[in-house]
Amino acid sequence: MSTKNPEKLYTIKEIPYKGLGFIAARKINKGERILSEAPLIRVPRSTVSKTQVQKSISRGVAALSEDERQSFFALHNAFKDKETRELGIVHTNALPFGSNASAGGIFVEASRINHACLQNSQNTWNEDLQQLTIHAFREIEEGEEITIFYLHNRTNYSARRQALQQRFRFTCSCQLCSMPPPQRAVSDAKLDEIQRLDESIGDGARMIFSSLNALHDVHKLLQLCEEEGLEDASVPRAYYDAFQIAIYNGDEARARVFADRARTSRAILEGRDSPTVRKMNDLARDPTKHSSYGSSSRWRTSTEDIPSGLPSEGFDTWLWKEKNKTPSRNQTIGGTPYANLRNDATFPSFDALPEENGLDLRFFESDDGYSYHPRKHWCFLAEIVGIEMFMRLRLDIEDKTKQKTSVLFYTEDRGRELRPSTLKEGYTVAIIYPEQHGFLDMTVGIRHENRSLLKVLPVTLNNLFKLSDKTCQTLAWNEKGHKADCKLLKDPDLRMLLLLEEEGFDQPHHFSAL
Ligand SMILES: C[S@@+](CC[C@H](N)C(=O)[O-])C[C@H]1O[C@@H](n2cnc3c(N)ncnc32)[C@H](O)[C@@H]1O
Repeated sequence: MSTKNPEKLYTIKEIPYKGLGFIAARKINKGERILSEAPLIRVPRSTVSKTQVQKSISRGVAALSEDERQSFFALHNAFKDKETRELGIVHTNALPFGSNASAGGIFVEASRINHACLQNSQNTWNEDLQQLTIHAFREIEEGEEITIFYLHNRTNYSARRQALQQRFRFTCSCQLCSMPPPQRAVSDAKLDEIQRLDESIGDGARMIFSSLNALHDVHKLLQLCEEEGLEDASVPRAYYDAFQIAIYNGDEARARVFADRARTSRAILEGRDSPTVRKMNDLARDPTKHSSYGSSSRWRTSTEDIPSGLPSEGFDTWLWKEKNKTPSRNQTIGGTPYANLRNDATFPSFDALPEENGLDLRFFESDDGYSYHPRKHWCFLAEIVGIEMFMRLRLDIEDKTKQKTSVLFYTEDRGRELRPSTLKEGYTVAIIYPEQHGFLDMTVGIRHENRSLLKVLPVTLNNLFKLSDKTCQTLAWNEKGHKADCKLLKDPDLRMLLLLEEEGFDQPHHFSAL
């Protein structure tokens, strides 16, 4: 049997070992709508009783025209042992109205699309159109089979095989299932990891209390999806998860980027007229419309903080709040290793600082299980972007990841210990052993109490970094224009920073001069 309609993007043809299936009638582009179809009958899903389902199906079939009835009974029936033929056809062919929908439908055409474990198209119920849409999410060559994914979860080979046999009564003969076992094992390991990450991202409490780890899990999941060639609904869902993590923490900049990526990837799968895409459009325009915005201001940014002009790797490091891969030590001219001030282990960004009331084992350790002491030295570096003196000194600062925060002076002199001439926007503050502090006004910053743990260096953050860079270090010693830097390098406090040990902790360091 073969039906060909010239204006259609597909023909329905016999396919070896699969019965009928969809074959691309021409090259189909990524994001192109292959089909939009109303259901022949609607069927309630598992939530209602078997008798109710049976009655509802019989009513639906009875209401069909003669032609429609013929189409219905022509559909494949893999469950000939069911109580009625109608029920067998419904079990074989129903497509859900959404991933968690309690209903589905039987379609004259779409019910002919076969399954593949690495499918090339997405089926979606469009609530506005009241139709099922099929979109290609990657380029499909003329003559290639158009496939969708029948299962809810993406699992390894044996779990998939079992689920397809149980639920649909067929042994999948798709490309992924036909891979040689050693290659399949590699793919299985990735799929298992994707599933593990998916479950852990879905844990709401972790998203709130361990936001950074949850965000890193989303990034890992997306990287694995890319490696596996999975461009299905997992992609927009992951970007939406990242959006929720960012907006929960008041991070409008990242939330906007994630919302934008969620809407772009979803539009490929569902078309621009999808109600979900429209909702994502609104959130990308104004991320603060999301109900959890303002729950925390830990990562607070505005949409103006989206960095521009960064190469894509640098942008990704910013977006996913990843550590940069800078080695922790360089060589000095004399051969003494000294700290690279860009390294995250000794010079963490604000987000990576320990939280005051949490016990962060990256920074603290215990010998007896009761009392904890620092396990290493760390120093926070950030550039001054605002200075305010009202009751106490407040410095607004920006760290190397462009994260803005504030340091409030709770020293005896409330900040007056610093001479006004040493305070300037563009200078860098160095604070040893700081922690993130939640202030009463719900903002998070640094509460600075011990005057000998903070120093303002008369240099921009960028120039300070350059100074710890081998080439610039050489220049700093040899070239004329670097005189000021040379002077700075003679400051014993800066040299102390450059020589901060990476590991181990004997005694706390202090700055010798303010
Ligand atoms: C919804 S129907 C799809 C259309 C069907 N091939 C037909 O002839 O009407 C589902 C049935 O198609 C077959 N099928 C779908 N995907 C398959 C696959 N990857 N490998 C083998 N058979 C498949 C199975 O018989 C399954 O029960």
